[in-house]
Amino acid sequence: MTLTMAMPKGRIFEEAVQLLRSAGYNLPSSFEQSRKLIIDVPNESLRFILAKPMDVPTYVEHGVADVGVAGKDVMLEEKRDVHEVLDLNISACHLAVAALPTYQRGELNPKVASKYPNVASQFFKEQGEQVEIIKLNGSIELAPIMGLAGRIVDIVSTGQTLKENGLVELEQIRKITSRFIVNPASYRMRAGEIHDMVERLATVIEGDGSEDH
Ligand SMILES: Nc1ncnc2c1ncn2[C@@H]1O[C@H](COP(=O)(O)OP(=O)(O)OP(=O)(O)O)[C@@H](O)[C@H]1O
Ligand SMILES: O=P(O)(O)OC[C@H]1O[C@H](OP(=O)(O)OP(=O)(O)O)[C@H](O)[C@@H]1O
Repeated sequence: MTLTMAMPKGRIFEEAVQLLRSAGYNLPSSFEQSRKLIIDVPNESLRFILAKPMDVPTYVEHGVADVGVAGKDVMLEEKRDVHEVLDLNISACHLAVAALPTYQRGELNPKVASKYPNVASQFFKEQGEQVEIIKLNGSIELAPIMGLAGRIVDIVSTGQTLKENGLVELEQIRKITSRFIVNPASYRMRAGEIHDMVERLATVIEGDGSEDH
């Protein structure tokens, strides 16, 4: 029976496809170029659905996909009812708080802009700081420059975006890698196939797997 896998379009996609290929899955060479959102690979009994990275856990939670690949950032933000079974150790980056170098704490209810409102609000709560979160969908670095918010919570990878926009990192919130996630019912009903996939992927994962959950 075909197993449905939700894949994030964009950055993670290529690395995830590469990992699957190294694990021995025979995926057609046209895979990466296609604009199709559903790609069947009958010889591997796999169906791929290509979703927005933030939506992958939603497809998996609802069971329309049995398994999927999602960034830990997305898992923390979305808090979906799925099993996170493997750290794939791909698409590494980190979540951080950043601001203009001139930023000074002190304001009452200071504003923080982020594409990750839940992560940001939990982080500042844990720090005992009351903030107002402003949800943005991208170009987060604009917010401090334009005076929309004093600080941002965003993904940092090379640090180039912060640097080119004159921002500095204040604190690292946590390291991020992509995870292999599984629908709880599929995990029970299709345990054999899913364990097989997890084992195949586990053998080709690079790094020491020391990332905490
Ligand atoms: N430099 C980076 N910036 C953003 N995400 C990164 C970076 N490096 C790795 N990632 C990972 O890639 C995922 C985001 O992928 P991508 O940037 O393609 O999508 P997106 O920006 O969330 O989507 P979209 O811009 O289409 O709304 C994140 O969830 C994160 O885990
Ligand atoms: O540290 P860097 O290597 O520069 O990467 C980090 C940047 O990449 C992401 O933005 P993205 O390119 O996804 O655009 P967005 O602003 O539309 O989210 C992220 O939100 C940062 O802005």
